[in-house]
Amino acid sequence: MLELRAITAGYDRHAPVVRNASLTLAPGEAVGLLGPSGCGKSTLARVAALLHRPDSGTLLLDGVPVRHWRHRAPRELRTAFGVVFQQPRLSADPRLRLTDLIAEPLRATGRRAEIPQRVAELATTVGLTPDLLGRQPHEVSDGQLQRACLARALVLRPRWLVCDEMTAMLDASTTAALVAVVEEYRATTGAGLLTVGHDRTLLHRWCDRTVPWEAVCGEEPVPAGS
Ligand SMILES: Nc1ncnc2c1ncn2[C@@H]1O[C@H](COP(=O)(O)OP(=O)(O)OP(=O)(O)O)[C@@H](O)[C@H]1O
Repeated sequence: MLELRAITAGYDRHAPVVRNASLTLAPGEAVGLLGPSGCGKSTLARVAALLHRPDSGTLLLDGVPVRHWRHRAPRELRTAFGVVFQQPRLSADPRLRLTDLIAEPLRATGRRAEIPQRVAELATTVGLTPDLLGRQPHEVSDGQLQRACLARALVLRPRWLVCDEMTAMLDASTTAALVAVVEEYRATTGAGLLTVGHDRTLLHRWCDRTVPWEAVCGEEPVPAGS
């Protein structure tokens, strides 16, 4: 269970972009968070994936409150999440070949021995041929790079996937291919999914439940002591 309770977060404590947001995902559930550009969806998704510390509120993972975010979060919590962002070029080290990009989380967690097999498996899963694996990000298309970023997100077999506008920059056939990869992964592992976007049709088709931003950001918090 992934529970966000009364989360307030942003980039300036005096002007949070997310106010009092609450959202619960059951294990294995696919939830689509739908909202207009700039409302704070990505910020909330980053809080959920332990990448952005909220100003207030509680995140519970299987009933246990999370106390630390980013590099301070315990490894077993950090690696419970696989995250794919909207713009693959901003989330990929431009010096790495795609094969090393996919292997990055295994290297960072001391699991080098698994690299050859996992990279080969995932390259097939996401549809990357061996010649593409040897190229750097500037030598591939956005869609090919996003395929590698999705493979990187899956490489540690996370229990939760957070897709932040994963397909916003992609054409219809690449979108369908990447959604199919996520769904195949979820079907075989039981992983949950939080996907963020503004494409209502896609989210309705993809997810068990679609939640509009207004329903997530509820009433203002009740002041303490009242
Ligand atoms: N690193 C940052 N520093 C300061 N402000 C930021 C930062 N990132 C986002 N913001 C601001 O926070 C607000 C919410 O941004 P966020 O990316 O969470 O929205 P979003 O709903 O995901 O938008 P989009 O659909 O356009 O990606 C915006 O006004 C944005 O300008």
